[in-house]
Amino acid sequence: MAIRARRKPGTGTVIRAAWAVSRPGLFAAFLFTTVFNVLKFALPLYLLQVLDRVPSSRSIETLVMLTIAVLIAVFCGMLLDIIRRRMFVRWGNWIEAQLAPRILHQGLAEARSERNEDDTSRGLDDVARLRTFVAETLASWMDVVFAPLFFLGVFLIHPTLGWVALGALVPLFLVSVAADQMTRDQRRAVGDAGREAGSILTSAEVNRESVGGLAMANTLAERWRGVAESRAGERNTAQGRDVTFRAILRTLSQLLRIAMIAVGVWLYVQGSLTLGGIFAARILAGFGFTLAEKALARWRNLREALASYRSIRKRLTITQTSSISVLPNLEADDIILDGVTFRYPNERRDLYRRLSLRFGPGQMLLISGSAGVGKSTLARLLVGTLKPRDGQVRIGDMEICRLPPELRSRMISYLPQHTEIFDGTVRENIARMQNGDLLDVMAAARLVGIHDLIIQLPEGYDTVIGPSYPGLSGSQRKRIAIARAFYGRPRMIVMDEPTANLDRVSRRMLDAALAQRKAAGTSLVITQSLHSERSAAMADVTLFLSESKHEIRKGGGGGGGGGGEDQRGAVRPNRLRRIK
Ligand SMILES: Nc1ncnc2c1ncn2[C@@H]1O[C@H](COP(=O)(O)OP(=O)(O)OP(=O)(O)O)[C@@H](O)[C@H]1O
Repeated sequence: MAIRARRKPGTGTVIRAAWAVSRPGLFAAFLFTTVFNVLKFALPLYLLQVLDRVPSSRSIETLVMLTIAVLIAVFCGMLLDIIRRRMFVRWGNWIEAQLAPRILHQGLAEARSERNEDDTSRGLDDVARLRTFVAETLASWMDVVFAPLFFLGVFLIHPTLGWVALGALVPLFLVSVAADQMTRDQRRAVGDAGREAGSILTSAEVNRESVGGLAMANTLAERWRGVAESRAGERNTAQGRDVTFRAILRTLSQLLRIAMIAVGVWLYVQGSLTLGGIFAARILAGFGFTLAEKALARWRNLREALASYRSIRKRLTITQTSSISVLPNLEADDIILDGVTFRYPNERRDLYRRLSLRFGPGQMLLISGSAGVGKSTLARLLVGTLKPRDGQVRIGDMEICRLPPELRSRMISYLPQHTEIFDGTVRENIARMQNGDLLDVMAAARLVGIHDLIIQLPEGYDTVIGPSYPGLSGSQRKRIAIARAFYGRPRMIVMDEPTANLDRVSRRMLDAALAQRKAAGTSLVITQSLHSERSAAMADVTLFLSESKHEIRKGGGGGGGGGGEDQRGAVRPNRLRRIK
């Protein structure tokens, strides 16, 4: 019976831990915000006192004392504002530092069939949006909580002025909602065009060599310009409307100030308000109105930040790294394909149906077949980056795709069909981007015969290479990638077309390395589209994939000298193969 890895029960732990750590800081920031907003009352109070008391008492001493007090309050307010905003900036960066690596790790480690390709970058965008919101706008949103306090202040000075100030919020609200509605579609279209143009640029950069070699730069630049300009009309409309609405909002704010003065003076003439009261009420109403205006203008911003937060929480909750309750000894277990059915999302055809086979430690599975029959896909199923639609790919009783990523990377190594060199030193590239033990790195390099080449590089194993490093040929890059697959003595090595792009000497070295690992008990999986005598001679099980049927043979199979005896005959898709 298969032991399945189970999900961690404490879902959302990362988010919860982040909240727990952040709580004291958030509380302090809120406290500072409260004091900052209360200090804003200093100016209206100052006006009330100065305009109503000083002229009648003619006391310069009172004026000086009041002025000193209000200046102290203003400076304290400024200090608190700086402190809390810096706290939010640091908090935003801290949030990003906590969440981004987890999202990246999860996105890269996860089975590719579960998520689409750009899902990880969308997750990172969510984190960046959350960071920007916290660092740049959260302080203003906390201030909004205090807007009612300022309107209350106006009511306390005179209820009629309070109603005037509140009444101004109605057109403010209507104009802001109209601005949002009337620019939404255009903004979305402009955003889509920006992303499309960005992806043209990214793919051109990634395929720089083809772009240069095939003189495609002009065509791609034209396409980029075409996409970027395709939404110029919408952008003009959106920006034009934006400018108009902003002018209307500015005018509304001026109208409020005029109304406050006019009504205030009328109340003054009636004898129910003092001169100081007029100015104090006008300033308080201005504070409240500005906060409401900011809240409405940044409403979208808040909505997007909340959506990003929810998406991050869901992502980190659903796919917390799997854990397993028992870790059996997997060294002596067979690798088993048990009734595996697979098809890519959005495809109508199964690539394999109920495919079953097994091979043990020190044995080699050769996957053979023409282009496009599913050799690479089966290699990805074997390393666990893809999940079968039905059935299981196991090592003993453990489903490979459910192994915790750290354990999986220790036990299984993989050479993909397309050679990948990462930005980093040769040593890091061989040690899977870790600071691996140099002796192990050198052992892997020696095994595939590239040690002599590496020590001739400018900095030997510490030479920084990358996808565009000019000092390595295609074959040399491939051998570094092969050394990476051999590094660390994995339990199973899966190589997708390892001999492609290799010269004869390198092929011989690879064969010798494979034979050595095989003798040491490593399970090997090799895919090939062209028949190779050497691989066939080494294979213990051969799987011939084709469009119509799959055939499994013991040994290297026929087709020119592998000499394998037919083990199970043809396996047509749809027929269940029993596994003992
Ligand atoms: N990510 C994907 N989404 C949808 N279909 C895919 C994906 N990757 C591969 N395919 C399709 O699955 C089929 C098998 O592809 P795969 O790369 O496994 O074949 P292969 O035998 O390794 O081919 P080759 O020898 O040319 O590398 C092909 O028809 C391919 O178009």
